[in-house]
Amino acid sequence: MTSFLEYLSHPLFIASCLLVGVVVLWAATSVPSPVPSNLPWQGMKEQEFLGHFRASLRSFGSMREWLKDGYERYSKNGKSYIIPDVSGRTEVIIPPQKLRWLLDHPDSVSSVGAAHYDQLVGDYNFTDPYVLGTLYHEHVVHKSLARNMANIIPNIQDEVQHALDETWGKDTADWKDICVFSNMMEVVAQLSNRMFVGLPLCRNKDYGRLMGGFANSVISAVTLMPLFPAFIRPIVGPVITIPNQYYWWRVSKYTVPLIKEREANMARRKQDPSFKWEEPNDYITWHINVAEAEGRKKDLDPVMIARFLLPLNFAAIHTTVFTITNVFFDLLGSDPKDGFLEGLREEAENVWAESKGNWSKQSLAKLYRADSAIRESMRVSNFMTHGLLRKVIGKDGITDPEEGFKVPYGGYVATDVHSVQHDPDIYPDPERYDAFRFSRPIEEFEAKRTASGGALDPADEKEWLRLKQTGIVATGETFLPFGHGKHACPGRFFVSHELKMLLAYVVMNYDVQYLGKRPENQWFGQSVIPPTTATIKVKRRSQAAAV
Ligand code: HEM
Repeated sequence: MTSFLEYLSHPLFIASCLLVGVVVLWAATSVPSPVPSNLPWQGMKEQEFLGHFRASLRSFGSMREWLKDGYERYSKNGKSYIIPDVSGRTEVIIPPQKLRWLLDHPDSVSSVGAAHYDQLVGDYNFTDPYVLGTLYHEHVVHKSLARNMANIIPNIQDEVQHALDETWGKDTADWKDICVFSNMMEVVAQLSNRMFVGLPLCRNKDYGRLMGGFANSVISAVTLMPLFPAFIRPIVGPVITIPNQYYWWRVSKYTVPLIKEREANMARRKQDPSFKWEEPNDYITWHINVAEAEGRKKDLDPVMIARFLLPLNFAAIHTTVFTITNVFFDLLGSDPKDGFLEGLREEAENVWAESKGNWSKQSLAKLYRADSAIRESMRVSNFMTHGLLRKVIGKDGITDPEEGFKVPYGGYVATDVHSVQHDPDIYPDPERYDAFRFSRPIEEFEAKRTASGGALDPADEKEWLRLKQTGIVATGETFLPFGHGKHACPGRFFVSHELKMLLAYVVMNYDVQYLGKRPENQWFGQSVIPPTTATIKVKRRSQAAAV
């Protein structure tokens, strides 16, 4: 009897009971987010007991197959369908032709902010619900980043050199193994923070590690929260996000004093134009300027500005790390006979010499092959399979007159990015990484233009305009890694310059070995994650361009 009681009070038994209880509650209370009643479903089995719950769980392993089938059956024929997700969210997947319809709704009806708030657990993840509730950092980036791009290019060039020299080294004798994912976590955090907080903080390893830890805690909460039924989340949310609060507390020791000092210096400069101080061109300065011009008192509080740096780092770092990790593995996993690395090196060295060793918007725009190699990797190795997620917040819902469905208030709409970017009717041989897919026609066009002495007839002009729409930053119905429309990622202008400089630096200064076979990416529900432990072999070239 005693031993039975002991068994019942064993922590493992209690924990198992709690877990089973939570799962049962989740299953019993799990209801699909509101969806139109007249659209077909993917993944749901008719009359299945706890059907939505089980379909949500199945989506984790079946998303790839469901998307493929849904694209062939519905999207390719201009039709919409419904798909469950492991987060418990249920999405109406619209075909690419309907994106204009979705994007034409005002933000007060179909909202990207509300979708991200739910997806990223805005109530708890970013230390204060105000941060994702107002999204003031996004407003600042939209207003400031593109217009400051030309001026921050030299800073990023400097940071690329510093980060790669330090982590890849300058040894021209021996090959070095680099774990691409973890190295890029370090490098990209440094580059992004050169833009966010400037020198010297961007190079502070402890700060970089803390920001990385914060981002990982956000991902943990995003993964764990859907496991709990909605009514328990106010209790569980603050507990799960204790690590977020810890990282915030530590990171704020660096950022808050810096912001206070910046505000004081900017104020002093206003009072006294002779004050000798060089204003850093980074996010902190942009934020202060925009918030002052708009009279946003609360958003000028140094603690609040420091909080906004958290979602910015989150938005910038993992996305860019996944992207550049894929670029390396796609390039190095390609057939050496294609000569992609050598082609990139030839281009980078020519443009570098022409621009006398200083990158600018104009010279970076001439890196057609590098641009194409990155865009092609974003096409074939997209890590987000769904895109343009919107939450319907208009109380009357949104109605599609063509198919006659209505997504009710509280429903979600998205599109299948993966399948459209792998459609053979749009991209011939779609599973192949063809690094120069987009640059080849541009180079052919340039050659033709040179041969004709620069003269262009109207048809050529039109073709040139079309070709200009095939660069990294150009979004459209068939290229969606940055979204599309007015909420398309404003960071993409930075990313395109940053990654082109990084790739050019690598090919000009390092020999890198081809892999023979590309290590595979792994599907986890809606995400496709690049290899996180795979390594490459690099060696500093003795004829390096920058030393
Ligand atoms: C390769 C790297 C990146 C990828 C793939 C990426 C992708 C995306 C995507 C898919 C969206 C949502 C668009 C939509 O739903 O329509 C987005 C939004 C956003 N991204 Fe990025 N991003 C990247 C890097 C960055 C960087 C470096 C920054 C920082 C400056 C940034 C800042 C933002 C912001 C502020 C938004 C919200 C825009 C809005 O809702 O109006 N992103 N990004």
